[in-house]
Amino acid sequence: MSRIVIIGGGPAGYEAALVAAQLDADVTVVEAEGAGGACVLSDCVPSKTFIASSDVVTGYRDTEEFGVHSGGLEAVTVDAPAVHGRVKRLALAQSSDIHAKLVKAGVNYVHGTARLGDDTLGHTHRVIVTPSHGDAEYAVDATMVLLATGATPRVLPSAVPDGERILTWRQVYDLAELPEHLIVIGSGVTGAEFASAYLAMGVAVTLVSSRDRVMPHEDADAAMAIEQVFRARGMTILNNSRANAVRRTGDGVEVELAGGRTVTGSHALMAVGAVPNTANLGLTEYGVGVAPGGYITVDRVSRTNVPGIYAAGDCTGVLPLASVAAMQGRIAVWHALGEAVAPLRLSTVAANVFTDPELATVGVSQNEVDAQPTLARQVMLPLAGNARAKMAGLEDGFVKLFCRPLSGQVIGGVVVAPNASELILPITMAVENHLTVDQLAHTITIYPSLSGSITEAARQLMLHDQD
Ligand SMILES: Cc1cc2nc3c(=O)[nH]c(=O)nc-3n(C[C@H](O)[C@H](O)[C@H](O)COP(=O)(O)OP(=O)(O)OC[C@H]3O[C@@H](n4cnc5c(N)ncnc54)[C@H](O)[C@@H]3O)c2cc1C
Ligand SMILES: NC(=O)c1ccc[n+]([C@@H]2O[C@H](COP(=O)([O-])OP(=O)(O)OC[C@H]3O[C@@H](n4cnc5c(N)ncnc54)[C@H](O)[C@@H]3O)[C@@H](O)[C@H]2O)c1
Repeated sequence: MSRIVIIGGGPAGYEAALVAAQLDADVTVVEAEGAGGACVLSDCVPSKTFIASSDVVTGYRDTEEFGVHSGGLEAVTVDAPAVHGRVKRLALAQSSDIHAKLVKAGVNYVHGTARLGDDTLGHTHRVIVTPSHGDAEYAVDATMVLLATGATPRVLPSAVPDGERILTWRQVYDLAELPEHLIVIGSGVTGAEFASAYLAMGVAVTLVSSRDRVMPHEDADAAMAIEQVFRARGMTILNNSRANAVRRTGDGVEVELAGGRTVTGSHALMAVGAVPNTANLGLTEYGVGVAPGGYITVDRVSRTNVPGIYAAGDCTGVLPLASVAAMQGRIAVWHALGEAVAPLRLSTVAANVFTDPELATVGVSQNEVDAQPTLARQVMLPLAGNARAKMAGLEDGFVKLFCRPLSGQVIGGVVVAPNASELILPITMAVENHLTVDQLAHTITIYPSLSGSITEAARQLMLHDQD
């Protein structure tokens, strides 16, 4: 029987463990914090639960326009401990569900830390396990080891989080009340999501962006549309502003920007990226290849350079999404156990930024098309023209579709809309299954619906074909 040890119980680790158990392997997961990993306990799940509360507040915006007298946003108060309590309860419940699922599947779950041992024994690998509850360290010899240890918020030496005023995204749920004025440092996806949620909850937000726009890695039209919404709702956005240092003042924080300018607020949220948890795994001693920045080097079936040692998820830096981590983990196990497996394909991965409105993307990007205009034809339809959007009072957002110039095959899309994370599915299915704009356009959508804009965009690209 194959013996598999998985270090880390986030989406990469636990999804891999479920596949291994299904294939009758003897599988152990060693996890330091709790089943589900950082994804469930401190990153993805808590942030989306927090955003769910901010969405409730958003429901009270502009009610007068609909003929509903609610008192508006001014009448809404947010009970921070109650919101945070819900966030933590939901994360723990999700973690406990995952733990139960693993145990039911026959996975040996160990609460503790693990690292590679210092010797290899022929065709097995030694893993040293240190249980959390003071039990003695012990060794397990495995035929396959999966490293799935995730990542940790990056700390700038001149802006060290103290958990009170200078915070990482993992510490915000311990605040007794909402910040009065939150300065968010870093306008990547994490920074933008928190800035959006706090703004919705009535917090004064300043977003410090080191680039010329928020979310520099996202579709520029989409990022600009969201930046405009942020500004219109009162967010202060400081573009081309790198934070050099963050200091505590008497009752707040002072952020020093490159160039010497300072900004003051009550709290600072550091959202300047993450570093992989790979320092204490014994990788160098074991000869496992690590790229600059500490990411474990893997191929498209999650193999490291050492046979039998695989890695998956954020510790590889391939694409830090829960969905990708899970697939990398499954692929690793399928490969190790000799199942037929297709290498990881990133070109059809859909991603979503949970701002208000949301921003979802799949397939080729505008940057790729701009660099190689023969790659695609495209159309961008503002939602403002959509009947359902008008009924719902939606003025911002759009649908963008890319297709191959001759065949009309759909190769990508962008949606900016309140539920873009749901609306992107038809485009993802089209990209994944090589559907054409004709096929999309011939699909009858619900009337009225936002998804009608997707088929409408496809129809416009179809008409172009007849020119
Ligand atoms: C604020 C935020 C919001 C996000 N939102 C989304 C989202 O909406 N959608 C999405 O797809 N992705 C989202 N992500 C990304 C997503 O959280 C990660 O891609 C995902 O968590 C990666 O999973 P993983 O299994 O690689 O690692 P993790 O979830 O980080 O789990 C790794 C686990 O390994 C443990 N560990 C580390 N070292 C050891 C050791 N030596 N021994 C034992 N255990 C160890 C850690 O404690 C951790 O629990 C978000 C990220 C952040 C920061
Ligand atoms: N909804 C989601 O799926 C979701 C949500 C959050 C994160 N994630 C994943 O996590 C990844 C990382 O996102 P992230 O936003 O945490 O990190 P990031 O590295 O993408 O963004 C950090 C930003 O901070 C900026 N920065 C760094 N130092 C700075 C300084 N001193 N002053 C001002 N700005 C500074 C960087 O230029 C960068 O734009 C994403 O690519 C995504 O894959 C996904």
